[in-house]
Amino acid sequence: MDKNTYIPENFIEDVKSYLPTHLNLDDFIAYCQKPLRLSVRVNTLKMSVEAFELEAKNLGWQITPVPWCPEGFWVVRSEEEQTALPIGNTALHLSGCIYVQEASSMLPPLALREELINMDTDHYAVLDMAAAPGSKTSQLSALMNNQGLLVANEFSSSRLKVLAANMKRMGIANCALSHFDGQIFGDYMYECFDHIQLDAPCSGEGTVRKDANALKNWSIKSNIDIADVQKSLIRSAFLALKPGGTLVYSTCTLTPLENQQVCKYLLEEFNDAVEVIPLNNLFDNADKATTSEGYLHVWPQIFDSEGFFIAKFKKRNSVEHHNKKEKKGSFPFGPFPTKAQQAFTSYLKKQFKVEQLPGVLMQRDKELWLFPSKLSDVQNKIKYARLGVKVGTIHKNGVRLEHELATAFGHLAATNIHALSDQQAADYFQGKDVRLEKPTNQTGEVILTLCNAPVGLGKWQKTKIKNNLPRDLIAQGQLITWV
Ligand SMILES: C[S@@+](CC[C@H](N)C(=O)[O-])C[C@H]1O[C@@H](n2cnc3c(N)ncnc32)[C@H](O)[C@@H]1O
Repeated sequence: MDKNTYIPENFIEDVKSYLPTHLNLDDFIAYCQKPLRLSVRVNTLKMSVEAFELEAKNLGWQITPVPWCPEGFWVVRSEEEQTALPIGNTALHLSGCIYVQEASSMLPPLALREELINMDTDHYAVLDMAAAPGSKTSQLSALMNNQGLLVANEFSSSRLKVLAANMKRMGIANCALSHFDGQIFGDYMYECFDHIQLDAPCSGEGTVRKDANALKNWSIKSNIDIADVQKSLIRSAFLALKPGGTLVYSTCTLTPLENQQVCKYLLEEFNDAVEVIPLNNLFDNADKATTSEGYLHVWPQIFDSEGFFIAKFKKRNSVEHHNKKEKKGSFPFGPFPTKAQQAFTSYLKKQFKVEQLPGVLMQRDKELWLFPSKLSDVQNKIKYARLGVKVGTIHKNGVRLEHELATAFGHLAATNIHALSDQQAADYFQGKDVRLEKPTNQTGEVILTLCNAPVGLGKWQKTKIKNNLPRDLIAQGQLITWV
């Protein structure tokens, strides 16, 4: 029990006023003080669930499936192992095969699972309106099998950088990052998206188990202020949703002010155009956390997790909106000339036996980018902070490949691949060259893999592989972020 967890009296008084009658306050307080179980989600873009189970067994990790998420596991590691190698420095994490993600935080994308895995992925666009650090963005991308278009928006500049780094590590190629107050989407991208996730900024009352100070500045006044922001975000999200599309609203807080009341606002604002999709059958036992309206109100003591709230809505029909806006300024990318494109494609074929990259190659000055093909529908609507994957830099003699080409598309390669040993991987992530056991005659670029997943690019030299890891990723092990 963590005796340092701060739970203010006035918060407890408030909880008493809305705690469902079948739950009791003492359990709630006890669970708030109990440390959280470590959970991870397997990134199926890089590793299958079966391969993870095998690897975890080899590592001596005790894993327990998260009942609501086929890719989620609670993990117990020995104390010595945890001290010697924090999970963020393990090969599974560095290779992007796993994301450390709280089990209840896997629920919002799960509420879109059926829609995402059953749709024709080349023809849909999804918005993640408040995305950083990206646990749910990467979960959505994996459900979309890295296809279609996923716009991931984040308002905070520093968090946007972490989001971008996490997307690179996870090998995500179908994403466009934007950097706006989410309130603009309804005006600039009116009825553009098939599905929207709004994992809203909130007061974080459900997060005390991982952050003992989460309730330090708690007040009803701040709940009310945040609820105002949430209302304008949910309104914007509903406007940006196509008729027939689905919206998932979630928070990691407990107060009805930021949850049920925000949903009530949406229902009142758009009346018959909104339909609540009940979540009581989302997984076995979901009914234990379902409210009378059909939302999931996950109290920490129900599933021994963080507190969370999830609601799902369908947009039945188009709604009127008189404040549509158009972006000023041009799209700063142009086509990659056919001849250069042919040379680039034949290099990839010769060096890696990669026939074709999925997407559209576009150029901006000397940079070569691969955009999701679906992007063309929305590319002029807003300015993007980052689009698709930077695959290379154009030089007079051709294209120098970028690290991200390897992390996002390295799995397509059939030759010039080198599997890193643990020691080589440790060297590689510290920015050192990779020493080879025997001299090699191979030349040119090589894809480096760890846990069978591509992690970067190097260049063959006689006795080593020259390290091409970008400088900003050298301390990547420290990027571990809980959500
Ligand atoms: C709950 S966190 C998102 C967590 C993220 N979905 C994940 O699973 O990794 C909410 C995010 O919203 C961002 N945010 C705050 N105000 C915003 C706004 N007006 N528009 C968009 N994002 C905002 C915060 O910076 C924060 O990163």
